[in-house]
Amino acid sequence: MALKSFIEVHTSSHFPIQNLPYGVFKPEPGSVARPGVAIGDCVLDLSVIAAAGLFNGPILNNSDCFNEPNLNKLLALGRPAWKEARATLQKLLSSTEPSLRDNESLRQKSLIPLSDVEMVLPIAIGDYTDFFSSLHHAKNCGTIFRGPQNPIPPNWFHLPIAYHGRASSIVISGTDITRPRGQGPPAGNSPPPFGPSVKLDFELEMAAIVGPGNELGKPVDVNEAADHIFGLVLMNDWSARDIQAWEYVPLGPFLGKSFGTTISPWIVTLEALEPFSCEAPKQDPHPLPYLAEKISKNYDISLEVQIKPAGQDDSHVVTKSNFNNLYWTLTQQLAHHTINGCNLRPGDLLGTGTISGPEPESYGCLLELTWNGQKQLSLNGTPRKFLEDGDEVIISGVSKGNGYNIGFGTCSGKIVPSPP
Ligand SMILES: O=C(O)/C=C/C(=O)CC(=O)CC(=O)O
Ligand SMILES: [Ca+2]
Ligand SMILES: [Mg+2]
Repeated sequence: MALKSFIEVHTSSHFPIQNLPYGVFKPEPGSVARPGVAIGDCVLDLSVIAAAGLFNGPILNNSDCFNEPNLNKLLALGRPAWKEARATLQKLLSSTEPSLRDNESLRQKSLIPLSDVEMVLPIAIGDYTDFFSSLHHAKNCGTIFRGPQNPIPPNWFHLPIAYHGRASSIVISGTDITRPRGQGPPAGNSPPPFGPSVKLDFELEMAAIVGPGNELGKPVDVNEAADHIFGLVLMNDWSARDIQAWEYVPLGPFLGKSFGTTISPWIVTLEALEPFSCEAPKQDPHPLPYLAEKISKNYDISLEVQIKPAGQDDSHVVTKSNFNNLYWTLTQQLAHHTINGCNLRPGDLLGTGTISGPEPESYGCLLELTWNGQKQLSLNGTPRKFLEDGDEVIISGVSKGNGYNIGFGTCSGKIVPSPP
């Protein structure tokens, strides 16, 4: 029989007992942030569960990792601790286990409606790297920026390309994004134009949260890389295409992407996603031995982006894609990141890159969807080439199982005008 919680969870919920994603929340404004897991329409306060002595397994018994304002301590403990925490929480929340179900005062203290809490960044992010791992995205961007002859750079099929992003401007879903100002490409011999970006874009991405990480000088083997990934979040790598196009030669993206990156509040663990794992695309040419993995895994996660223009009540779907469109796997990305000896640390964030599918309806950013503004989208009659002030971009992600969902909730942000 399927695992069931004593808490009522609607079949359409993203957060059944099979999921139990981790986040960090404040029960009320001004209170101390603490870790929780989402269950149905509630969050279970893990600091309360720990204080009640209910994390009683050999690793987490007496651990203070749930009395922290972020999940970094839990991440550092590694997969054995994560498995123990999941087993403890699934048992505690199950319909057949009385210890929380029948303890009214503990239930009162530990279970809080999601609508009452404020979610904050679940991790302290030391470093953020963003990959470029969808073949369709790489092909489309290359065609737009460099023409159709050789859209994909020759290195692309041999290594997962990435750039170092900016950790300081990563924000939690719901945070407004200020339209960046900057230089754009000059027309002819004129000086570069300066002002609010006129090509502001979203990028549909997911990101991996790094667990224990590695010592400087000691690369992670690709076949052990999964033990360094705690879970995944949704991510929007906001991009100013005009700033980017002018600045990115030859060192890559800088101010065109560092003004804000939004992540969703709930980290869905690889354990919860395991039933949705699928074979990654066949790689041709065969990757070098350090990137050749015994099991090459993707996940079947349906992704969708909606835009809600200012003053409108409804949002409009602009694209539908799937995580399984990635060519380079999460584990190859992580192994490649460390192959030169670079150390990853608990809480580092590894973006997948824009997740575009093969069909025009599955492209992961407006640059591709409107072909750099040559076409426009219709948001139920409202035209869009790039984002306008007041637009809210809402990413959602879900894996649909037999009678239950493993969902990510949403990752949203609204564009507010540049400063005068
Ligand atoms: O192929 C190019 O020259 C440019 C590629 C991009 O602009 C893609 C991009 O924005 C990188 C990213 O996914 O963040
Ligand atoms: Ca990106
Ligand atoms: Mg960004």
